[in-house]
Amino acid sequence: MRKDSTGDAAVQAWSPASWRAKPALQMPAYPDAQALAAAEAQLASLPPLIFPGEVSQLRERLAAVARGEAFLLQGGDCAESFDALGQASVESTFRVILQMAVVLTYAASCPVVKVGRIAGQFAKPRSSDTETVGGLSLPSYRGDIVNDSAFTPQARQPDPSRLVTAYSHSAATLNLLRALAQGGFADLHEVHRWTADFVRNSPQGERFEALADRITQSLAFMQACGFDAARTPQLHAVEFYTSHEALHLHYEEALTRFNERDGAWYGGSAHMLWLGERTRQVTGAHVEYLRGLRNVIGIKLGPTADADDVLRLLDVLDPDHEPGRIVLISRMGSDKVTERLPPLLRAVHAAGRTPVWCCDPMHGNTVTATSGYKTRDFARILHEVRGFFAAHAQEGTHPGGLHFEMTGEDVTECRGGAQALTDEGLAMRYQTACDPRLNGSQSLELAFLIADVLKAARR
Ligand SMILES: O=C[C@H](O)[C@H](O)COP(=O)(O)O
Ligand SMILES: C=C(OP(=O)(O)O)C(=O)O
Ligand SMILES: [Mn+2]
Repeated sequence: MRKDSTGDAAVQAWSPASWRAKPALQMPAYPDAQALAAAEAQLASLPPLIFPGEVSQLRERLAAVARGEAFLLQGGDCAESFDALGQASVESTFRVILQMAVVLTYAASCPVVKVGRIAGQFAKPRSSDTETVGGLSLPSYRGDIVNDSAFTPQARQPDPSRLVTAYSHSAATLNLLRALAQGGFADLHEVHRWTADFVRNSPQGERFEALADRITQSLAFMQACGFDAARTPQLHAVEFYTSHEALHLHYEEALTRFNERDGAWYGGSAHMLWLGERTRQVTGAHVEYLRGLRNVIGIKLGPTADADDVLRLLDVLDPDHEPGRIVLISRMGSDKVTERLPPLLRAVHAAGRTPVWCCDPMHGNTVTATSGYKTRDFARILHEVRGFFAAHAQEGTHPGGLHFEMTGEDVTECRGGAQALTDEGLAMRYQTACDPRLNGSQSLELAFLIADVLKAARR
């Protein structure tokens, strides 16, 4: 029996259900245990959404990121919504991720690994179990996989049938994503078509069009030199991977599958699953569940994470130091990143570990506007990204990637950027189911600003 990270306690046997013996925070309390069991049984009978070979491929790609040979871009909604099942929202987010990836590829001169917070990002941890409006207290909204955001007692009741709806929604979304990634939409020859109408005439829209012109000219030049684009699949399709927070363990367990070929267990709900800031207790249920899977594991690290926490998590979740296995996602806050991140980089490096380091500049920078909306300032988001790059430069480690809450749609949820969105403007199209997202224009603008940081870093 192997020893665990602390060196003294023996590692217990793992099974997809072994998390049930551990404290599980942030889980819904279902009033009807039989209905929950029925939903779990139904999920267990359905096919997984992803396949082991895709996970291995993502691990290879992320191993290259960890070596500094590629860059990770992860983004999507804070919380997907059952109401948004249509081509438009998925397509617009996918399109902006492609645009951001092109901008960053150009700047960093290296491949960008694209991972969506999509096709399964339905469960939300909350700061408070209840929400009170006008003297009435109801259970908090915990994502569409659990309950409905409407403020009524019925809507807020956890409903197990939502587990199956979340699966169907994820399957339909993933089907569309696979078609978009492989079916011609992502062809680099189509780069001019990726800009949404509302972005086209903005400064970043024009900057993107100029970049798209250069790409189109380069392709034409290479074709003229005899380079056969038709025989280069990388120009016609992209690899696109899915991820979400592995929060709802009943759902995740029901979709866990054993792969006979490599004798390993896989979470069947997404290629990459991450551990949230609120559920990363090393002795907790979420760590227990994730440690037994072969998927890529993300770990959110907020400002209270200390080096010991991180090293213990790595020992439990990646005992064999496997390349491409772990993505450490720091979300410190723009005012804390300079102080809190370097000690973690130093300790992880000193322990001989080379995870992918990724920056989520969203979750440490949430504030409440005077209008009452949860929002984030574009300038603080950018400031945290700069702090992340600076910390890595100082410690001699690789700044591997970025993680955004974003959408391709023209929403008004984050303040600032070239659009100079103000508190008053937030009400216009504030549509998020949970946290404020960068809109399509702000996302592209940020990509260009980060591209400048990357170019400076290369120099
Ligand atoms: O997405 C992250 C969390 O679920 C979210 O930030 C929690 O928000 P809350 O503080 O409003 O509960
Ligand atoms: C809940 C989230 O983040 P964190 O765990 O970092 O707060 C999230 O990514 O939506
Ligand atoms: Mn969020």
